[in-house]
Amino acid sequence: MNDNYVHKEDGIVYIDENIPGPKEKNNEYISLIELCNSQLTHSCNCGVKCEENICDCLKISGGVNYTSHSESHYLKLYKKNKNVMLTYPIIECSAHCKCSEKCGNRLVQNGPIGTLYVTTCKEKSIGLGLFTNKFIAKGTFICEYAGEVITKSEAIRRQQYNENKRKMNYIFCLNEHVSGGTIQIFIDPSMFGNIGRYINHSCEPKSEIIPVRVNSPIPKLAVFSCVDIFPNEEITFDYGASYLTNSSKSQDLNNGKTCLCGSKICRGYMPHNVY
Ligand SMILES: C[S@@+](CC[C@H](N)C(=O)[O-])C[C@H]1O[C@@H](n2cnc3c(N)ncnc32)[C@H](O)[C@@H]1O
Repeated sequence: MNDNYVHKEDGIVYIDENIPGPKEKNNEYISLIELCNSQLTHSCNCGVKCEENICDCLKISGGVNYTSHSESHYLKLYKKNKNVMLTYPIIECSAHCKCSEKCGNRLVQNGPIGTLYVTTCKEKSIGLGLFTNKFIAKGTFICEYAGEVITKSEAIRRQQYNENKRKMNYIFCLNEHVSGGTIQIFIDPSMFGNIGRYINHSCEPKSEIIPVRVNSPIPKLAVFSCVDIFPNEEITFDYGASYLTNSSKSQDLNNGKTCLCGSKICRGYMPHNVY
């Protein structure tokens, strides 16, 4: 992982990958740690290049995950020129595979792009935001949204604390709809996090979160641009993207916090996690 970013504020620990949250004395925590310590069982026996219908990792992912043009990799699904709807999980090749480290199915594991910077937003009450100093083409991997992987009880406790203290909320709830139900993963980069923790919400977002797995059942929350992003534009995602979270878009289920994204299609309120 090549990640040279640092936090400018004191009190936040920079981590380049998810870490397990603080110890709890309950079965929920034991299950979470078991999941954190387990590995995916698949691997491939490919040579240098992994190819569709041959590579065992790509077969699980339903085909080629990424396409490459010269030196850059793009999420293949964006070729369809619409927002991503995932049918298969995206699983990258890993250390257990026989293929080369340059096989083409390794992207998110290599770390964020190098053009990101953090600065105060024009709308000062939003606080800091994440920006790029160079053009980012649609479908490009930008960075991970990495933080502590916490239990649902801890997420509820932290969210209530943040609301009571009127603090910013960084908890991302990923809902993956699988046969037999929904799997929820809670990531909180408020105290331990990477550069992704500065991404603000927009009702007209420039990026989307796509779960990507690298040798672990716990997905990495990978941020991909969903439109072209120009130099000095802010990178945002929709905190309430319905296919990933159950954050409410309706006014009566929001937490009353006004959205300041400034878009013409702004919904007016910040999406609110309803676990
Ligand atoms: C994940 S943090 C984003 C980084 C944060 N702005 C900072 O300064 O560290 C999420 C918090 O940023 C603020 N925020 C993000 N998007 C916003 C928006 N569109 N309107 C108002 N506040 C926003 C809210 O306080 C929210 O709880």
